[in-house]
Amino acid sequence: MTEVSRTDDGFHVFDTTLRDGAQREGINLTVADKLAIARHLDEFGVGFIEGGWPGANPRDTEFFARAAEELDLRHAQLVAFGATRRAGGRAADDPQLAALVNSGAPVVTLVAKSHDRHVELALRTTLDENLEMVRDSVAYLRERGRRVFIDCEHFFDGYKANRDYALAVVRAAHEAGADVVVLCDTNGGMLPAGVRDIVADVLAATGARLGIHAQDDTGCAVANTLAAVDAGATHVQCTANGYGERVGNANLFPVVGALEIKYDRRVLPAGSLAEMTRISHAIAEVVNLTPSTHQPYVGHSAFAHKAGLHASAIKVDPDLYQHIDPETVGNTMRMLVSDMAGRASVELKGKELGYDLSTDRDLAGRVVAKVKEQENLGYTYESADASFELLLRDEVRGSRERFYTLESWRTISEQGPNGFAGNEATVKLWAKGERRIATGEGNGPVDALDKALRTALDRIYPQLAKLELVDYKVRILEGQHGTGSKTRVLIESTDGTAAWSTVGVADNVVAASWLALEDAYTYGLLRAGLEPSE
Ligand SMILES: CC(=O)SCCNC(=O)CCNC(=O)[C@H](O)C(C)(C)COP(=O)(O)OP(=O)(O)OC[C@H]1O[C@@H](n2cnc3c(N)ncnc32)[C@H](O)[C@@H]1OP(=O)(O)O
Ligand SMILES: CC(=O)C(=O)O
Repeated sequence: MTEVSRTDDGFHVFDTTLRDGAQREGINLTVADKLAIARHLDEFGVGFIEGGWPGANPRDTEFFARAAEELDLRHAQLVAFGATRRAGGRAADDPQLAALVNSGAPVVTLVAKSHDRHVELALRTTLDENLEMVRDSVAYLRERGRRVFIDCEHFFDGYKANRDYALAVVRAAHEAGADVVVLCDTNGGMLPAGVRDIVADVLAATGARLGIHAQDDTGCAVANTLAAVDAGATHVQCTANGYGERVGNANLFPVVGALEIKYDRRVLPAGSLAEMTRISHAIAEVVNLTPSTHQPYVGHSAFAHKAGLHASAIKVDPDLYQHIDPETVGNTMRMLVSDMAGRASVELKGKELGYDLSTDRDLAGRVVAKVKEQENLGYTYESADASFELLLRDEVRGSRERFYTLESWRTISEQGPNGFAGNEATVKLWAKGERRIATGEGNGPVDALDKALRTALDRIYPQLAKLELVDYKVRILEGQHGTGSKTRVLIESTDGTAAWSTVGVADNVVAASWLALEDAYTYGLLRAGLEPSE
């Protein structure tokens, strides 16, 4: 066996969001998107960023060309991905391998077959020729100064079918100079115990440096990745937010969260872990997917507590119901108030909002009772913080704070002979001693109502000019009653610096919307520092 020089640069966090992540249905990245994600990943501190497959499509080829000019990576090395040479050819004549060299990336990952059946059926070649394809391709890239990692596709299934052959592929890659041999669970069917046993056996049998690439088809990709690390793998391939082919890949954030926090292993630059939530959401923004609220560590709900019993313990010590301090990963603890709340939930939520309820047990009890009564009518306060705060203020003061007194509102939907014609609303109210009547026209009755209310109030409260309704959700409750069911409306509003949500429930959608609108306006005017006038 020839002696091959190797680089031992510690544990590898290898990100493949731009290659395997981009294989997820619904993701379609531009070159500019890929560059933006690469910057986020580099800032986070991963060691390797697999940028794509140069030569496979113009976008990936352009990415590597622009990356060389525009990316100033501080932590990561750029990796080009491709396959071993074609069967029956020579690496030196393979245009695909030439494209990998021409990409300028210092590191290349080559995907190689390691399952005998795949060699025979998919490559339509012999087992020996596949080994030769691995050796020839690795040697070709090594001679051109590239560092090589080998992704052994379908490794675990191949190992179960023909252990000797799967190990022969690992040895061929290792002996030809691949720095890391990555064992891939390509179909994602493995479970952690099997991964651990096989990785341990491959390590003992070959002595090669091993990596893990786990697809998430059993929902075990993160666990499988950690099982491989337990067995001695020192290179983990992951994608941001778990994006990837079919159901996805091992999610980078829980993997590094576990390595840093649970394994106490430094795999990121100092300080990066606290940026994890921000980076995860920033990447979701670039790929144009809403961040999953329930993602471990970084999800909006990852440290959100709903059950009253949890809150009562958290009041004493947050560690009692949290596996880590959320700030470690840049996330925050949140209290949810709902009909599962108790006094402690309300007290903690009040504290979050700036109200001290700790000295008034009765007040907290009254708020809990009111929340439960309202939720029984169809309200939901966990998604409507602003309405909850108004409810809390009502209980503290004994009455609702009002900026106007409503006389009436009305909406008209007109239907002309050629179809839909428009909506009109009229609002009559009293504010600061003045009677105001205003009309508004809109796309729908709620839009018209919003415009009428705004017109009625804008001279008296010019601060409303900044208030904007940014989201509107309707849910029909008790669906079995058909059109007679109750309607719940959630409205999200902003004044340009903060956003807040309000809720309304009524028998019809316009009345429910009116209630949510009233809360939105009241909260917005209180936020602007105005004193209620009525
Ligand atoms: C497990 C993974 O996710 S690996 C990453 C997979 N990613 C992608 O496939 C995305 C990018 N792929 C592409 O753009 C195209 O498939 C290309 C450009 C790579 C190839 O396109 P084409 O030349 O039209 O071939 P096609 O996609 O139909 O088939 C792939 C060919 O590569 C061969 N091949 C597959 N794996 C390997 C391998 N490890 N080594 C060498 N050849 C391989 C197949 O046998 C097939 O050969 P054939 O053309 O003689 O039938
Ligand atoms: C290489 C790769 O993406 C896989 O085997 O799943």
